[in-house]
Amino acid sequence: MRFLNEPTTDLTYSDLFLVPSRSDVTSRLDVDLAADDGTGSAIPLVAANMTAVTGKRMAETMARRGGLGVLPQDVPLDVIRDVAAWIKGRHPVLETPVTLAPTDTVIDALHLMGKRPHGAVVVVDAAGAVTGVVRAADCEGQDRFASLASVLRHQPLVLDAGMLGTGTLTGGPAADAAGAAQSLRRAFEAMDAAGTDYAPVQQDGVLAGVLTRKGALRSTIYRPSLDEDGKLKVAAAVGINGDVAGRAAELLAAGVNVLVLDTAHGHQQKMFDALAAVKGLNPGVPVVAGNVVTGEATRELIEAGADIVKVGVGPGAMCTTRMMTAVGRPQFSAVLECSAAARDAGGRVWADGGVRYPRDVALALAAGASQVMIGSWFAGTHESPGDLQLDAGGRQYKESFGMASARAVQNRNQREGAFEKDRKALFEEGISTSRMYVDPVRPGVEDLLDMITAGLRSSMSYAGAADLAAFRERAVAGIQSAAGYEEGRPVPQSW
Ligand SMILES: NC(=O)C1=CN([C@@H]2O[C@H](COP(=O)(O)OP(=O)(O)OC[C@H]3O[C@@H](n4cnc5c(N)ncnc54)[C@H](OP(=O)(O)O)[C@@H]3O)[C@@H](O)[C@H]2O)C=CC1
Ligand SMILES: Nc1nc2c(ncn2[C@@H]2O[C@H](COP(=O)(O)O)[C@@H](O)[C@H]2O)c(=O)[nH]1
Ligand SMILES: [K+]
Repeated sequence: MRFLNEPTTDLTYSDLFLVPSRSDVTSRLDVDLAADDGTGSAIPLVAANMTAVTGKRMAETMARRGGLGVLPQDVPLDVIRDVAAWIKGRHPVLETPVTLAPTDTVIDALHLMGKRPHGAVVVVDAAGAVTGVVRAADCEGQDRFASLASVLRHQPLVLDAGMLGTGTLTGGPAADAAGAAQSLRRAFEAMDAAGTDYAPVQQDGVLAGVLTRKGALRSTIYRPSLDEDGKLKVAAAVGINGDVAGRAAELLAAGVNVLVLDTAHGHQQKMFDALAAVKGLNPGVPVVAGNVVTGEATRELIEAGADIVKVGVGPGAMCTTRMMTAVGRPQFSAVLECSAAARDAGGRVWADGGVRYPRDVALALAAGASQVMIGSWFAGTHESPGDLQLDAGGRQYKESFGMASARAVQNRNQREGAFEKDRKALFEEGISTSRMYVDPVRPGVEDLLDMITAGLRSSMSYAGAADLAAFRERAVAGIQSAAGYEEGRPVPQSW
């Protein structure tokens, strides 16, 4: 990356703009978004290890679209084992529906519908065959305790996996890409002809997953993140206290594909001890460590065995660290300095926190990050773990909170005595509640991935970069005034 005008101070994303360069990239679809950091991710986006952000649905969906979700450090090991097995049991192309039995009720359907962006529930019989599809509209005016069998109206379109050729739909490197694209096109056209945007897919008479029109399209553009057994990848975090090696070994045994050693202050002795403990296991998967904001800390963590260093202190939307301690660093400069140091030392960095627009992702990657971690923005989607709530005006939102907030600290230290628990809660560095509104136009995390990757592809083709390495090389950034930033925002009404 080159600066148009050399900075004299540390900068964050809003301080910068990118100028276009002469380009040989003639289509934005020709741009390759694969990360070069050993994770195998086909898009450079990671869902943060925050309780309000990443659970099984987020991790599954991120991996299906080529990214990664990190399960938080607070999740107990037995839950991690179940969740990792569940994620690895999901289809790499077909989406996971909400399912209920014909004897379940309208209220069950309405309660579960918000867990997916489909706005639908598939009703299956005891043998797993599809008996119908219930949508929110089918529930209107119905007794909330009526059985789903009594509200099933239409014969839904059900696709047959065999007819569709879903054998080709494995999404892996060995997959027959042309055959898969044909299958997906056939499914799209069948849905179009039937006037529906959602179709259950059965294999041997049993529900195997669902396809949506958008999902079928997406699977022709995105490539899933799969492990060597062709299963969706998942990452998990480990704190630096307690039995680090024990937890890391259990995570590896559960099939976790990337380990994230996570603490507020990553440049500390306990982190070096934790890294030594984890590297001692010969984990055979990339190890991420953080968080830091200096080149020196980055180099030392890589020398201690980290493959990737997580960069960002204080930019997070839930984070009060800068206001409490003055510690941190404007995120763009932190990523720029740490990325250069990491590459010199043979490692990479993930830019973690403070991303609110697609432009921020482009800037972090231009600054040299191999991937960008997003928390709060993704909390406001159907795939995050929280319950969908309505504000007084009827807008949908989900609650988010920081992992260093009093709420998270209380959760994390549940097993400690009241004295210890209250003592630890004194050190909160995050907010315990915030509303992340669900964008009615982009309610699912895949809608946000579409938006971010579209922006990024375009950003890269403006720079004449066909991949992220070329983007880092070719990007030209300038520093702008607040008025310059403001000029770039759309104007929804006259002034
Ligand atoms: N990216 C960011 O800006 C930040 C992120 N977080 C996130 O919050 C979560 C909880 O993190 P964390 O607070 O580390 O978890 P813990 O409260 O479990 O702290 C982990 C260990 O680090 C020590 N520690 C914490 N802060 C500092 C510090 N400033 N200097 C020296 N030692 C410290 C703690 O000791 P003791 O409690 O005795 O001091 C403890 O031993 C993580 O997910 C983390 O990523 C938290 C803050 C900033
Ligand atoms: N200082 C704190 N940082 C936190 C806390 N919880 C999470 N985080 C960090 O934020 C990013 C995500 O940033 P976002 O802007 O996308 O929300 C996350 O990965 C952590 O590094 C917290 O309580 N305090
Ligand atoms: K902040």
